[in-house]
Amino acid sequence: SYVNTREILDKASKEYYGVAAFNINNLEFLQAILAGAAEKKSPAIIETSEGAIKYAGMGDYFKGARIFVNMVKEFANDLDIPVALHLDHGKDFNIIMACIKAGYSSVMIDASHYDFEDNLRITKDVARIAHAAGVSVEAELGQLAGIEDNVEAAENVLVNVDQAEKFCAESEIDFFAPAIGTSHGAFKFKGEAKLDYDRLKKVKEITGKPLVLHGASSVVQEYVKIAEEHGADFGGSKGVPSDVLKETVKFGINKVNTDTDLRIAYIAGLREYLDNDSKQFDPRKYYKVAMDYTKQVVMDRIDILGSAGKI
Ligand SMILES: O=C(COP(=O)(O)O)N(O)CCCOP(=O)(O)O
Ligand SMILES: [Zn+2]
Repeated sequence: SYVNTREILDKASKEYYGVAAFNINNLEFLQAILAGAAEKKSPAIIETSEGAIKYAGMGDYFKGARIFVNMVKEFANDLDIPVALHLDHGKDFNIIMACIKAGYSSVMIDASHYDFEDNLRITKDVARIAHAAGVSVEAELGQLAGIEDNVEAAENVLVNVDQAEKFCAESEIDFFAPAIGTSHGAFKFKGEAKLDYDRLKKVKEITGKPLVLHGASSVVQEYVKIAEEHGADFGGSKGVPSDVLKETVKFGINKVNTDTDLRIAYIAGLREYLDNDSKQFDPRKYYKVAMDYTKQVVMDRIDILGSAGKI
């Protein structure tokens, strides 16, 4: 069934397990994600960035938002698991409104690149409007290093715990993303993967809200290897190790943003297939291994986060 994201995350927050939020840009990733989540009897949060919405709508983001709502609802209505659709890293007010109008379960207002007062003001505005339309809201404090959309954040800015308290109290958001040392993409750490558990524990204690981990992909080396055996160059790639991920769930992370892991599994399967079958040109065939590997990563992630059977 198609649900509001709060329904999934309030339960996860109460029972201290994680629910992966999987990014999609097309039909094939959605099919692989829902097949994996259904097999694991796990709730599923599907999320799309502004880039994904522009991509699907060929530049028309109202169309893109409607395409994703219709695709997700078509599948969700026939599934026994709760499925939500979330706007990831909403920065453009018009795209946020397009998603609310199209029927998204929740939206992220990402004003984390503004100073605290502006972030709070913008977030309050969006929360008021989204809630009036029955849509739940995510917001972020602190910054992840690396390219976030087209905004280059030089280095990590970790969440300030006192600011988090004021932010969550005054902005009325439903779930909160504290930056604790992760970054987007496949090259998250030069050395050891260290996250600030202490800040995370304090933020959970003070806000009591469902929390979100951005940049949470583990960059599974099994699929990196397959991709590299078939021509990819992902040297130096490193993600959040699964034991570290489990620690963050133990300390209160409930929504676990996962995009890179799906992308690597998919490209590994696609490269492997194309190397092994020079005669094939049916996309229902040459995407199959890519989708199988992506489904496998989805199911492994669900096992690590503990959301299997939580429906
Ligand atoms: O936190 C994450 C994913 O983190 P990951 O890279 O560790 O999977 N996300 O919000 C996904 C961001 C995807 O944005 P874009 O479509 O512009 O590339
Ligand atoms: Zn993110």
